[in-house]
Amino acid sequence: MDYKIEPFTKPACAAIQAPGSKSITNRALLLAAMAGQKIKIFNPLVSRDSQIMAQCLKNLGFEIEEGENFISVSGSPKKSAKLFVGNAGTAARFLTAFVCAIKDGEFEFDSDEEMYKRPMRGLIEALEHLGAEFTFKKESFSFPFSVKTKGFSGGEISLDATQSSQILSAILMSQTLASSETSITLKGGTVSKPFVEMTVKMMRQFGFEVECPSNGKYIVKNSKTCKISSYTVETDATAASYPIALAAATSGAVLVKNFPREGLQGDVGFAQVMQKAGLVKCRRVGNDLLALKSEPSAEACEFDFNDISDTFLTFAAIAPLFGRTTKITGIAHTRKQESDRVEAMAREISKFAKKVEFDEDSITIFPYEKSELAQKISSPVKIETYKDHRIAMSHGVAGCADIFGGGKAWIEIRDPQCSSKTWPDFFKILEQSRKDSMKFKTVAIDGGAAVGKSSVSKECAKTLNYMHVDTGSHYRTIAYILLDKGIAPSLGEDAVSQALKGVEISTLIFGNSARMSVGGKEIEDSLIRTDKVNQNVSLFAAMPQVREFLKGYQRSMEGVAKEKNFAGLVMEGRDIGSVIFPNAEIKIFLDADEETRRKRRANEGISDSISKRDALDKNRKTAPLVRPEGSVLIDTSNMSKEEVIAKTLALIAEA
Ligand SMILES: Nc1ncnc2c1ncn2[C@@H]1O[C@H](COP(=O)(O)OP(=O)(O)OP(=O)(O)O)[C@@H](O)[C@H]1O
Ligand SMILES: Nc1ccn([C@@H]2O[C@H](COP(=O)(O)O)[C@@H](O)[C@H]2O)c(=O)n1
Repeated sequence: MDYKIEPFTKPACAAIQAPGSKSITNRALLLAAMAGQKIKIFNPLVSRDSQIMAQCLKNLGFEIEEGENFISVSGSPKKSAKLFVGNAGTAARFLTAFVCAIKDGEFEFDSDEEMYKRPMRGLIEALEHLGAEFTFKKESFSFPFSVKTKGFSGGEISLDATQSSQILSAILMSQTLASSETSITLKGGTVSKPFVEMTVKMMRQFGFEVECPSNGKYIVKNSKTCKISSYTVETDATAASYPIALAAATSGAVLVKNFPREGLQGDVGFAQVMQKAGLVKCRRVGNDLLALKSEPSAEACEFDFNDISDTFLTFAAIAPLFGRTTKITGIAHTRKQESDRVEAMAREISKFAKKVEFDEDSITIFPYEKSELAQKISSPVKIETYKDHRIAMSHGVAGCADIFGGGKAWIEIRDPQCSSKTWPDFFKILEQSRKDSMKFKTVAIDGGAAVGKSSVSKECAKTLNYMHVDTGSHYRTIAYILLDKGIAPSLGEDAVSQALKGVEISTLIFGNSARMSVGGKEIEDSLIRTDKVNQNVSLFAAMPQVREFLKGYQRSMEGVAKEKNFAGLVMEGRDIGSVIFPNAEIKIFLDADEETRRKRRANEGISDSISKRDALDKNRKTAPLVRPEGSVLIDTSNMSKEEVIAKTLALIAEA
């Protein structure tokens, strides 16, 4: 079945939870099987690869219990079993090594045809050296095969893991079961080192002893005891590359929920590469990562993806969208993964790039000029996926860019179900994010003077293409007009009421900001931010006649934003969440201590009666300054502007 990707006609504004890590889930399942006691694994990835692993463990005689967001493993292995590993590299390598630790066993292995071609030789040679006897049914050192096993007694191994780091990971974990210490020396290094580091760290988390005394040397102790009874799997950092890239492809903001911290998964480094490439800005917001659009330079870029090679496909697939040459190196080993990824990506990307070149270890993408992309490609571009989940998902993200305008679909993914290897509902989530981003949201931002309302509102509006309305400027404009007419607040409400009758207001749009004009003319900032206005504005703003005069106008701004095709509305003031839009999708109340606010104003060289204005605003009878019901309070006293903006954008993305 082919799947048409619906482009985002508005900047992405969504929160996405990527699934648990495949690599961590399958390591945790194996380590749990080695633990000798029941281990409960929380937040596992439920996908074809992890189900293959779990099924193999069941076939081996382990008890596997699957519940809401957990899998538990208990029991011990039988001496014979038939195991089918599909095209799951981790199951293939880890289980082949694991069964060899069982004394006097006999096991039969088969796999998908794709696995027949994937590298196993280095692993099998090492296992033969340790006493296992393999019989190959087709090609030597390849699936399918049977193996007679004798257990491990430790000693020295010289290991060739040059073609896959999983070979080293498999040996490391399995040697925990040897009757004495095993010393492993690598012949010629390995690829994707962060995955080996992940294995070592996870073995230690389980309480198994492993040492790395020097480069290319490992010592695994015979660890009899496992220290834990439960384990929580982190969000998959490789899968998180897709939502990060989505922010770049759609020029929007995507909140990646529970983004892992640096530690187990090397692929968290993708976020930094995307930042260096100028494609996104990334901000930590608590446990989450906010990826924001950025302006990439037009200069060609080159990045070495050796350490984060699973994410090179994400980077490559979106490269044609940015009009500059992109070279990716360090990816030779990915030619023997789920597909020949270098060649496959070159073939597919060339369908929407001017030219794509590749060699053994690299791919270079020469895009069309941004302005000519839509005319140059013949739509729809049909993407073959070679049963490779990452080819499907990376092109899915590229297809979210609205290159034709008006949401015309231009990428069709063949066999999208292959994404189930690591993210079963990926395309459903992508479509849900598009729908979420289409939702018109009204954001109410309230707070006292100089808490940062304008700085935050303007930046959020710019990032999301929302319309920004500063209602403080409305009150200032009215104050200026009245003062200009010689009406001081002391003249009383009737005089003000009378004077307002002749005031005609309308709206002018400048970029993302809607400005209130009087008699069709803009009243400049320099006129409404004077000392005189500062001293009088809150006195006028306390009058019910003035508030009533502006209420209907301010409420009409939602309609204006929709009519002008903005993706949403950010309105700032003192009563937006409490009076103007009490049902706003997002209500935020900004606060900061008085000293901080006074300093901020002083830095601007402005003298402002902050505390006097705040007191008048809080104590007036009509629409006083209050924290609106249901609003999120952000105390900005010790936060940078960027942090407050990121927190606010995260709240909008999640609403
Ligand atoms: N988190 C922050 N950290 C440091 N400075 C900030 C922060 N937020 C805003 N500022 C600075 O404080 C000053 C006041 O901010 P801003 O004008 O956004 O406040 P405001 O709430 O809109 O004020 P007012 O209601 O009086 O118009 C500006 O100079 C701004 O750059
Ligand atoms: N919704 C609002 C917005 C503003 N005011 C009054 O206007 C004054 C100036 O606002 P700034 O945001 O430019 O500082 C403010 O002190 C309030 O008196 C209001 O009442 N309601």
